[in-house]
Amino acid sequence: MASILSDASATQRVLDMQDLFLRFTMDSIFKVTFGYEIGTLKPELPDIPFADAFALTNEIASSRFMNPFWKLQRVLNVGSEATIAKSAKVVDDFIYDVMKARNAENLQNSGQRDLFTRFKLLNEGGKELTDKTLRDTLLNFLIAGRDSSGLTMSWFIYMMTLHPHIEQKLFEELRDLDTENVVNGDMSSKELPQTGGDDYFHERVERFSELLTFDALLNLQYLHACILETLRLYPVVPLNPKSVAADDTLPDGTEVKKGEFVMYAAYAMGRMPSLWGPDATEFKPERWLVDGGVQPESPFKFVTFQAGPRICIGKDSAMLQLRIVLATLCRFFTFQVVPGIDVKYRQMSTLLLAHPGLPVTVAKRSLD
Ligand code: HEM
Repeated sequence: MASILSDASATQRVLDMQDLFLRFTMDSIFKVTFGYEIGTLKPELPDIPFADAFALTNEIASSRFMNPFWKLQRVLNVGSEATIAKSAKVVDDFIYDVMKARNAENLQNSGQRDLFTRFKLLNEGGKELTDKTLRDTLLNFLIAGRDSSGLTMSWFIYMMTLHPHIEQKLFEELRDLDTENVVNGDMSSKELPQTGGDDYFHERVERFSELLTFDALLNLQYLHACILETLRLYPVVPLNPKSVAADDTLPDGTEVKKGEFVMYAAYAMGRMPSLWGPDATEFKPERWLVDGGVQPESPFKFVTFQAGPRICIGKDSAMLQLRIVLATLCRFFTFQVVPGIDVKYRQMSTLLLAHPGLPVTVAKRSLD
């Protein structure tokens, strides 16, 4: 990712950050789930039929909520249902091929820690998961872990472009960490390439990313506050519907009947003055900070990850990934939305940036 941005900065090439982030999170979640490098973020940004079919299948599946005729279309195999049948087959064929290749490996001694290997080994000697169950379980992680993080990263960068003083303050936090360790600390004793060139820049990015240990990331409180503030205003699951399994009474006395839908709207809740104060719609990372440290909110108020027993299972890994990626990018680059582009949201089951995504030009930050 850093090399693509660095090349684009030299030529002032416009990049769609949403596309880049979704490629990045696809590669990373695919590796975590199936233990396989899919490579959508290679420098030439290849079109990978599986990745395209995966995105299309997700999109059509989400649009079923708004299409009362989808079941009829499916029976007749016409329109978007004919398309989804084809794209889902591309997804299935690819996943089964990957699983076949992985099944042929000696997983017991592979030392791999991806979810495919873990699920397989978990069931060794017991009742094995069928390939279909394993496919469904792992695809669930892929669906839950790709758009969510990729879109949050996109909204975060958009927020930085709108609030240069916040971008600068974040940069200073990151630069201090860099200066303390890479420039003045132990890491400076290793020889760096000649200053100024691409090699020097890439080595500095590399060294900075090595600094981002779990503990170091926890100390980046302003970064954390900026991420939480993005998640508050742009929750990637903006509406979360649940169907009622049995007649019940909610804590406030509202009666719900079996078969009805109950929905909470994280997007609206993140903007309610009654919850967040009169400046609820403003992007203000400071609202999370008390004496320079992030003050956590109840998950029943900050509902972006849901709350209670169904809280997002990937929350901690998502927060870690967001911190690593955004710290690196905001230390070394600054972003500007292409003038004249009106960034809007588009709501499918997730909160996307509408076409043309997030087109930006990017410039390198000073390394001093
Ligand atoms: C910014 C990032 C993320 C946000 C805002 C987010 C949010 C959510 C929300 C709101 C739910 C719905 C819970 C429910 O209503 O049942 C959920 C479920 C889930 N999330 Fe996340 N998530 C994020 C990242 C991730 C990542 C990176 C992973 C995987 C490593 C992941 C894995 C899951 C899984 C497996 C579920 C359960 C799906 C199910 O019940 O079928 N999430 N997430």
